[in-house]
Formats: sequence, C-alpha cells, structure tokens
Amino acid sequence: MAQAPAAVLFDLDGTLVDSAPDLARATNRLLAEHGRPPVDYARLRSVVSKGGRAMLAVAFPDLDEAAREALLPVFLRYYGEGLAVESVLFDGVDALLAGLDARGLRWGIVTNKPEGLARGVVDGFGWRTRCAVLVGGDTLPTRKPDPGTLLHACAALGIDAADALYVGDDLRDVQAARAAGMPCVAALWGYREDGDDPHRWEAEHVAAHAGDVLGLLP
Ligand SMILES: O=C(O)COP(=O)(O)O
Ligand SMILES: [Mg+2]
Repeated sequence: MAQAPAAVLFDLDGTLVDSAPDLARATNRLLAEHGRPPVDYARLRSVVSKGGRAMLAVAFPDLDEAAREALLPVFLRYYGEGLAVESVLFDGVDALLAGLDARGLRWGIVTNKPEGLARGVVDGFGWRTRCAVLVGGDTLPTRKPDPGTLLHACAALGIDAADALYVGDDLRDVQAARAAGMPCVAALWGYREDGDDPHRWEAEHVAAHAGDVLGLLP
C-alpha cells in the first residue's frame, strides 16, 4: 500500500469479533424450545458471516423459508439478550485497533448485523468512543454486497471510498468494497464454509492474521 488509508473500516462478525458462541447459545435456546437437539457448532460457525437467515437454515434445515423467517425476530431477540457474553476478539484484533489509534487513524464498523445489536457488541467491548462510525445491516434499505453502507460510512467520515480500506471475512464484504471502489482485505481468520476460497474473491489483499493488517500500512 503506497499511501496510508484515511480510515480503516471493518466487518464485525468474523473479522473483529468471534460472536459464534453467543449466536450458538441463542440458536440452541430456540432449538430447545422446539424440542430439538443443539446445533452442530462447527457448521453454524461456518455461516455466521452470512447472517441470521443462514444460521437458521443450518439449525432448522427442514423448515421452509417462511417458517424460518418467522423465527428470525425471536432468534435476534435471544441473541440481543447476551451479545458480548462468550464472544471474544479474534487474536491480534486488540493490538490492531490499538495500533490504528496510536497512528491517529480512524476506524469504524460496517456490518450486516442489525445496527442496534452491533451497537450492543461495540459497547460490550468498550469501543463506543473509539469506533468513529458504525453502520448496520438495517441502517439503510440496502446492505452488503451492495456498496451503500460502505459509502454511507465514508460520507459520515468525510472521506472518499478510494481512500479507505475495508477488512472483511466474507465474499460479500469484498463485493461491497469493490462496488464502492474501496480497497479491501480478505480476512482469512474469519468464518468460512468448505469450498469458500478468499484467494479467489479478488480482494487487493489477503491477510492470515489480524496483525498482518497493520503490516499492510505504510
Ligand atoms: O449479521 C450478519 O449478517 C453478519 O455480520 P457481519 O456483516 O458483521 O459479518
Ligand atoms: Mg463477517
């Protein structure tokens, strides 16, 4: 990277926060209420960055879409009751964010998680005053892979998309960044299903560890 970005934007689940344990607890509460055994954790974990609908498809594969859609608000409510209980930061994230702060580089979050829940996670990790912008999946009518939420974050920061850097663990993160004209990093430490190959997503950078992102900056 020739020039330092004006700000670094992050995806939340699978990039900054390993939220799978809290999401699994909400899933299992819902399953138990329906008289079902707990979810296959590894399978659930692999789709966390694909959102609540994908998680419910793993947990209730026999239900049709309409029946799963009806479960979504309950699932999100259960998750909302314990957002930062068992969730942890991925290795190196703390040092990465501290490194950005030390360089005076603003950072923010653009997630598909509903904004209210994302705010709860941000508060849970004590980031409220450090996180310069937070855009959720319901902040606008569109969400990733649409570039709108990334562009919205840039407008809030008063910067051009081309001058920011986005870090995300899912194909739709890279698609959103590319559509926004924003350089991006595919995070290999996040959630992936078998067969997902981030090296084929055409991100400008691929990082194996959160600490590698600082190394990309000049
Ligand atoms: O909740 C989701 O849809 C996934 O969240 P993410 O965009 O932070 O990975
Ligand atoms: Mg993600």
